[in-house]
Amino acid sequence: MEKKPERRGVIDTWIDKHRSIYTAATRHAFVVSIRDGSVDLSSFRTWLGQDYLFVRGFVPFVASVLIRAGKESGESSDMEVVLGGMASLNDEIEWFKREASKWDVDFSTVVPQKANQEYNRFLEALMSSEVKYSVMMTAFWAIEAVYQESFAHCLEDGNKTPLELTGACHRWGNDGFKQYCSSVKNIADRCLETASGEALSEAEDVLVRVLEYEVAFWEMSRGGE
Ligand SMILES: Cc1ncc(CN)c(N)n1
Repeated sequence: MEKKPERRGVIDTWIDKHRSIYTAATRHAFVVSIRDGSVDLSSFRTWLGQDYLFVRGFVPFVASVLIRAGKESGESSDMEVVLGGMASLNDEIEWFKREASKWDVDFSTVVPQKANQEYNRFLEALMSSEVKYSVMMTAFWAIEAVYQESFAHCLEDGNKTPLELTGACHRWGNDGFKQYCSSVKNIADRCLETASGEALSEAEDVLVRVLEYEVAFWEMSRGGE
């Protein structure tokens, strides 16, 4: 059966409008270096430690999205989608711990770098009850989508991704995660369809800021502060 083409929503128009920062976040030199096999393993270890800390801060954010989904999504199944994301974060944390012993990274000694701290502060601000549900959902989608697009790229045809890094790439680059990101995007687009002008402009701003934070996060892996 022929697949129905996905309808273009507000998010797609924003991706087009902010294409250069979107590409910077999803095709960063660190990710490209994984894909072409030239990755510096000390960068990978830095990313691993910093991302573990990031994920520990991301869990409360997703929990707050879950609470808002329960209150604000009406008949729709937003809660189930976000709950699925929570479950995959649980696996993610266990995966990070296994990788830490594989790569000899001691998480108890990892100190969050500036880019990580700033990203975490941004997430904390988004947890406020003042932040509109559509704005939170847009941020949530962007955060997950950057990892999905980046790591899927490392698995596309022609990749030279080192075997020992394919686990990380499959974690976010697999089809199930892609499907989950598409469900989050549909939720965000649905909320944005009926959002006020003010909410739309806040959501667009938050989307761009997430992309900027993601770029800074990759930069940190390469030794930037
Ligand atoms: C920085 C960052 N952004 C997104 C993800 C995907 N949950 C992550 N693990 N780390």
